[in-house]
Amino acid sequence: MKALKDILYKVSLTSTIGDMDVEVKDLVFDSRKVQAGSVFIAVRGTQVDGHDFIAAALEKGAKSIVCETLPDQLLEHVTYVQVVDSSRALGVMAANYFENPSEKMKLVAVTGTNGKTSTVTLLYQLFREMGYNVGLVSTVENKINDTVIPATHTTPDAIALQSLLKQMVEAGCTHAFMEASSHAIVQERMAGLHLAGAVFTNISHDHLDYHSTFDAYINAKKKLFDELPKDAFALVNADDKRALVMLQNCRATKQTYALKYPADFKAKVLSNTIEGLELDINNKQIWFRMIGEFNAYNLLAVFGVAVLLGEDEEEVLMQLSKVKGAQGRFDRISMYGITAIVDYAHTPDALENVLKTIQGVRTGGEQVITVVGCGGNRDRTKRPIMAKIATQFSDKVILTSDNPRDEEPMAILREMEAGINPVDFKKTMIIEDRREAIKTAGILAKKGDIILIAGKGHETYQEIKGVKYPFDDREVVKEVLNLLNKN
Ligand SMILES: CC(=O)N[C@H]1[C@@H](OP(=O)(O)OP(=O)(O)OC[C@H]2O[C@@H](n3ccc(=O)[nH]c3=O)[C@H](O)[C@@H]2O)O[C@H](CO)[C@@H](O)[C@@H]1O[C@H](C)C(=O)N[C@@H](C)C(=O)N[C@H](CCC(=O)O)C(=O)O
Ligand SMILES: Nc1ncnc2c1ncn2[C@@H]1O[C@H](COP(=O)(O)OP(=O)(O)OP(=O)(O)O)[C@@H](O)[C@H]1O
Ligand SMILES: N[C@H](CCC[C@H](N)C(=O)O)C(=O)O
Ligand SMILES: [Mg+2]
Repeated sequence: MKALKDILYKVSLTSTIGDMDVEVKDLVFDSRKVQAGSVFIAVRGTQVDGHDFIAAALEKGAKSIVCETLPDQLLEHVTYVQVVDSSRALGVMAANYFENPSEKMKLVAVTGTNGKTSTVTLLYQLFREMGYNVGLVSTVENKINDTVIPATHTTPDAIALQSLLKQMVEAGCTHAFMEASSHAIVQERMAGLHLAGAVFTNISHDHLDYHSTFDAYINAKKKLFDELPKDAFALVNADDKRALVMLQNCRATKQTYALKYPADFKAKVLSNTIEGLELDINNKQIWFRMIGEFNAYNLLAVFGVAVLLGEDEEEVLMQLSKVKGAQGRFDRISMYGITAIVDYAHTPDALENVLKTIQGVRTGGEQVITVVGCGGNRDRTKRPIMAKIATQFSDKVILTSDNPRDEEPMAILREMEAGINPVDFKKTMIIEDRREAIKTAGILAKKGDIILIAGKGHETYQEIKGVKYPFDDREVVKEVLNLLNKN
């Protein structure tokens, strides 16, 4: 039996009313999921205020309520716990409820605008190669050793996260690697975690719809480092100009990695081709299957984490050269002499990196044809910028739909188009239907050409007006090229 008072360990309380020994059957933050004996935690959200659902939760049988503001009318036989911050209380309570799984293994969180999934996936693969039982929490999928658990978020809500970590511990995982999205940090989905370390990859334009200002977005990432315990490490990319800001109020051991600036972990790119990367790390030359300078950063961060977790440098480099990277990140499909690259680049910075990487590995007069869109119900300000970048670094651009969600697809495309220089109009087309857009790229492509399909990477659906239709860029481009059967 779990008593309420035990689950509230380390939660900042304002007041309590009622029996603190009451049994907790489960923790719930959505009144619709309450069962008899649940504790309902009322959280203020972006759409509604969970406090408005306290009565509904009680009607469904909640025995205790955790909230910031007490309801006007208090019921007998119900325990009310008033807390300073409900979201934070939820995180800490979830950790206690699932018996603090993060304290039973080495958990490392990776934050940054780009490179989180890539870095945690590489870490997961590396530690599996080195023989450990490992957990993964990522945008693409969650994993407990080789068992895949579908992911709904980049960072799950506190209850889902702690429950997943507990299952990892039960499966014998000694290490786990997770993405920390800025939404999750602000919403305290990670409160109550014990981290062995955290990594900052970079910060650039994204999610300004949610965080409002770039400073608020930076502060969201910084909060992860402010809250690290003293015995953890904080590993930051010293080539990013916000790296030191991340460390300003950090108590953990501060470590840096960089290709350009002086750092604790340094690498040099010796060669960068369509086949892979050759890096010099600590005076050792290593060949990796991944492409592009940004992957040099990801690989170096992974090397740094492994060493900081106590692994042998030589062994790490040897095993690291075998890893493949994450799905939908620079996925290459070569057919009929045409190279299609499917990449999850959905921010201006990522798109520019991918296109510069492609420019860097071009060998001759081949064309680069880019198919790209921007998601609906997301940061609108990145739309014109991404379209402009696409035209700057491509010979032809087809603007198309990403996940329009609840927005009008053509309205998103018009906002993208507004960023394009008039001289580049002649190389740009707008084709709302993504399949048609990919098909058109296939028709335009000649032998040797490169088609970049950006924005959706591993996603296997396209969300239009609340419906998720099956759609996989990798499958569609294969179908299209087979259909065209280019000779
Ligand atoms: C904007 C955002 O992050 N929203 C997340 C947030 O929901 P919210 O704050 O809007 O919730 P709300 O609808 O206002 O409801 C407030 C509270 O009332 C409760 N409620 C509501 C209705 C009701 O009848 N009864 C009830 O109790 C809700 O359960 C909730 O506790 O908290 C929910 C529970 O944790 C999340 O599922 C939800 O993610 C939505 C679906 C989402 O799309 N989030 C995206 C933007 C996101 O989090 N993305 C990041 C990655 C971004 C990136 O780096 O690329 C991620 O980590 O996945
Ligand atoms: N270190 C990096 N720096 C800049 N761009 C990167 C880096 N690593 C990957 N990218 C690019 O950014 C895209 C997204 O990478 P990844 O999925 O690893 O990032 P993420 O931070 O997990 O994104 P999300 O916020 O959506 O979870 C990749 O498809 C690639 O184009
Ligand atoms: N984690 C990101 C993914 C964006 C992927 C892109 N395909 C889109 O749908 O906008 C988000 O939810 O903003
Ligand atoms: Mg991710």
